[in-house]
Amino acid sequence: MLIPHNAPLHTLVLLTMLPVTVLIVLAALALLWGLLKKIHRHNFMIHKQPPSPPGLPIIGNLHQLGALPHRSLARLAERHGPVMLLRLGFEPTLVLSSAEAAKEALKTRDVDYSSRPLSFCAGKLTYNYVDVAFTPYSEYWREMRKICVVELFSLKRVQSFQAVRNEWIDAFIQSIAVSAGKREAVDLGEVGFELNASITFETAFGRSFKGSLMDGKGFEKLLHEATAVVGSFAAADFFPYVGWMVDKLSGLHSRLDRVFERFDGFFENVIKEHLNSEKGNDEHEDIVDVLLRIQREHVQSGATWFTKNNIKGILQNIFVGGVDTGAITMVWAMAELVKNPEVMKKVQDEIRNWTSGRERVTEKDIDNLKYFKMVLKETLRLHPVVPLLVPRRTSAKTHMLGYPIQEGVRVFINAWAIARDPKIWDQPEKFIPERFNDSLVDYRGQHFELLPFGGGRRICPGINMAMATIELVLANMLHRFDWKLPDGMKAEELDMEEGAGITTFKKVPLKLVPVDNYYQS
Ligand code: HEM
Repeated sequence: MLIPHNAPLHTLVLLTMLPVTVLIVLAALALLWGLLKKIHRHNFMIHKQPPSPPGLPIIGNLHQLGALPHRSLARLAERHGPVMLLRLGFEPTLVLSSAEAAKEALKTRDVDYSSRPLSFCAGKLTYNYVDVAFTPYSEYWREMRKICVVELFSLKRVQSFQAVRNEWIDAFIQSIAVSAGKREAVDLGEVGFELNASITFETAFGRSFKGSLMDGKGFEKLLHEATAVVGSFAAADFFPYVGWMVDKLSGLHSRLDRVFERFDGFFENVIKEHLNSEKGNDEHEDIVDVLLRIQREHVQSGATWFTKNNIKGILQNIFVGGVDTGAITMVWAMAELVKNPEVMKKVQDEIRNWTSGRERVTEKDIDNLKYFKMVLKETLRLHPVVPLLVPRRTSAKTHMLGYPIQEGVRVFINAWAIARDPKIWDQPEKFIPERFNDSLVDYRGQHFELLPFGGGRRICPGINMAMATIELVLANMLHRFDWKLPDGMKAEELDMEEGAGITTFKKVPLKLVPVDNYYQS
């Protein structure tokens, strides 16, 4: 700057100080800006909603769910982030798609996220929520959950059914040996379903129900119909007052009534039969025996809340939650192994070396089969059967990664998206069991990047029951047989598409030709 030589002294002083003054003013402004920003961010986070993909009038984001909601929601999350607030009809719905968000819902704020939304179809099938899986979070749920954990699905109870598993799996392996003899392909979804249903029938109802009116294809159809109605997006759940009319016109009411009546008639018979037949002391307690004993104990202690409907509600949960899920997991494991022959060879070598010439794999063997366990983890990572878990509902005003969340919001935890998150998993789309080598990550709800059974206080209580069957049957299938694709089909041609619904079942049935390794060697 040019200063005139005759300028007064104070002007000179002012002008020389100008840069300092400017600096001070700038610093003060910067400070003020920072402060304002902080206050603004604070207010913003208090009132700010999570990002919401734009929706349509009335239906909101419902149309964006598509046939495979876990995939559509994962794509939306790529654009809008791991915490999204959608509107499904009139229902605000929070979608969580990162391990960090899942941890906040299932650990840090577990209580706030542990309720379930009411659902028209689930309500009807569970005798108005007197079950355990669909009932809202309450003292009642805690009591029912205790019964599940302590009595029905405890490790001791799972072990007590070991003979049942052995017997059915032996028969299953024999029937596959017959197909191997004829060199004919086996539909693994079909036989896997029959096996899981048979084991569940016997553990739940006892032997007397083999050959009952539920035996055979009738039961499979009924169960698939029950899963379909429970998983359907009933209009009544998203459009209060008018939705029920849409459901009535669409035929959902009559479908639901039919499913309910068939199951109810069946459960009535089972309970009556159990009440009429005295069991000897050395006879094995099945699940219905245990539930009837608990009911008697409750009555003796003066409690009246545990009624026949509670028993039917729990049985309903076991069938809808426990039969298809096991069969679907088996199919995906075999599909991935056939698609990845080097993994198939490695896991078969491990099993065959360990059993060294023995005819079958036992439950005791399984813990020693490290690579086999990794294969199962990798299967459950790529193919979590219930990809959005069972929907949750917030039971109080709460938070999610800094966003305030209202009470009564439906919550989907996208376990499928988290298990394929490239920020967590290297080459997430590939089937690489070795990724679990030297890793502590497992699927029991402590590691939020792998949640096929959910987590927190509503984690699946049937994990041990489910895995005992899945592990034993798969280990024996891999031990005894080699598996080939039919008609010269190549591994790359295997269709891995998922079918539409709440479970991620394989759309195209998996048909493989077994080659009997036992009689070859
Ligand atoms: C591969 C097999 C299975 C898978 C992948 C699976 C998965 C799940 C998932 C994701 C949930 C929701 C958890 C959450 O909200 O965090 C759940 C809940 C449940 N599962 Fe399973 N499940 C399987 C087998 C079974 C079996 C065999 C049974 C019973 C015999 C069973 C009984 C239940 C019950 C009762 C609930 C509700 C728990 C509650 O709300 O407190 N599941 N399961």
